Amino acid sequence: MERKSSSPMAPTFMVSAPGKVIVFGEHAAVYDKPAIAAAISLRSYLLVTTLSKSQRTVKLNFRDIGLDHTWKIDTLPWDVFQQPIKKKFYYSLVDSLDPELLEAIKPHAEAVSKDLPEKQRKIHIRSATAFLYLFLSLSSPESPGFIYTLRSTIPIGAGLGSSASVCVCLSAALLLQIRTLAGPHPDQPPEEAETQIERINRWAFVGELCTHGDPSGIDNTVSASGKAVVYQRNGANAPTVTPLTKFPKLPLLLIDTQHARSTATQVDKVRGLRANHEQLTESILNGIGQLTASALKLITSPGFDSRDGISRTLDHLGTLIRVNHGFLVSLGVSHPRLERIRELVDYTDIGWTKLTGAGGGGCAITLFKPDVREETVQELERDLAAEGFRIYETVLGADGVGVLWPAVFRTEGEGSEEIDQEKFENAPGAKGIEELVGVGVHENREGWKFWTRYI
Ligand SMILES: Nc1ncnc2c1ncn2[C@@H]1O[C@H](COP(=O)(O)OP(=O)(O)O)[C@@H](O)[C@H]1O
Ligand SMILES: C[C@@](O)(CCOP(=O)(O)O)CC(=O)O
Repeated sequence: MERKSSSPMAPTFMVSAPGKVIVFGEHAAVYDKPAIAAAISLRSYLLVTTLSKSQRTVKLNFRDIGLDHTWKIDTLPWDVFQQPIKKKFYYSLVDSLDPELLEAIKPHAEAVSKDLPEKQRKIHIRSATAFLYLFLSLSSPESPGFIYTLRSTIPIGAGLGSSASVCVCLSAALLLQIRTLAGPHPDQPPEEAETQIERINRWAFVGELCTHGDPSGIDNTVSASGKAVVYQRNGANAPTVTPLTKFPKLPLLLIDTQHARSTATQVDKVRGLRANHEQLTESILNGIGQLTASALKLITSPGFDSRDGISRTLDHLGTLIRVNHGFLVSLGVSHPRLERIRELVDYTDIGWTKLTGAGGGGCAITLFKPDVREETVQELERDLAAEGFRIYETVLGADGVGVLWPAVFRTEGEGSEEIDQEKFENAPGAKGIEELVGVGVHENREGWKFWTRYI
């Protein structure tokens, strides 16, 4: 078993980072209006095992996509990455990919999954490229061997930021391995936590550049920071992404239509509407901009994240969610399956619902009203499941990137339990992963620590 060959000098550890939903402002965001995205409690988990000195290999074991590949460390193109004019450091701010470095990685990334159909292989190559770019930038030719095992509870390609959460995990793990991150711990000065989150976020963005080509930066920022962020494009200039550090944890129902959608198609739809009905479309986009600004005012008001603050303002927030959905319907980006979800939820009166992300399929979110009856929720979940929808009970405003070092749980009265690699690899589905290593699932489990933004 691989675990047995791990180095006693470097304990096995785990990092985790959340997915996200857009809470307000999608589509209007394309026209420079603000949008708010929040972290959810669906997460990726990356287990890092250090091998003994004699094993000079690095293995990527991405279970959810069936990628399992091992590279010999000594055969990787270190010389290209280590040229003085190319060499990047953990503190470097990298905001674009270097074509020469990409070219050097290419044959190594393309060595993966040779026997698989082209479509699946492309996904593997993208993940391998992101990993190799980060590994070669942050690690060194003297690096010991490692196994990186990844499992995620975030559905892939559903607009929930799965790729960003994977990149945040990789970035945090590599920065931890070269000992450039301290903490996280409760007494960490806010400026230090801020610097470290930003460092993780910046390198995660580099991974996103490899996976996506032209990422906005919103997904990796919200995944690294947790809570929520405001995102605003600014014409030809770089967009601004500002963390909202006071976003409370709110219970949320996330419902996946399981109907594939294309962001580009939905964005084009709105562009078409705007070309044919400019004033009308502008007024809808302005309406979305206004409601997002109103939500922002609420979220940043003093005491919003206190229990009192939430109960005072939840109704206001919920109303804005409902209105935002109405605007998105007017823009033509809903879908009969999304409308069916809204209809089923509205009949139960358990909360406020909107589509999230590009629309045309994908997911809807329902923010729960206070004091909803558990039986009503269960009945609704049964009805939704019977119609082929996939349901996730999750939390909005979840923690950002976190670490479990070493990968051992100390449970009160029950001693400690090392996370077994085989058990992690084979944990059945999202529920199995969460029961084994889940953040916030077993509240009495000590160990997980999160970098938290206070400023
Ligand atoms: N659980 C995972 N394991 C490995 N790679 C993943 C995982 N989730 C996402 N990815 C990577 O991210 C890509 C999905 O990105 P994308 O289609 O933009 O979806 P999303 O909107 O969920 O980020 C995948 O093709 C894969 O390369
Ligand atoms: C529709 C849009 O506003 C959000 C798209 O969200 P997603 O790809 O579904 O996560 C597009 C954008 O802002 O780039």
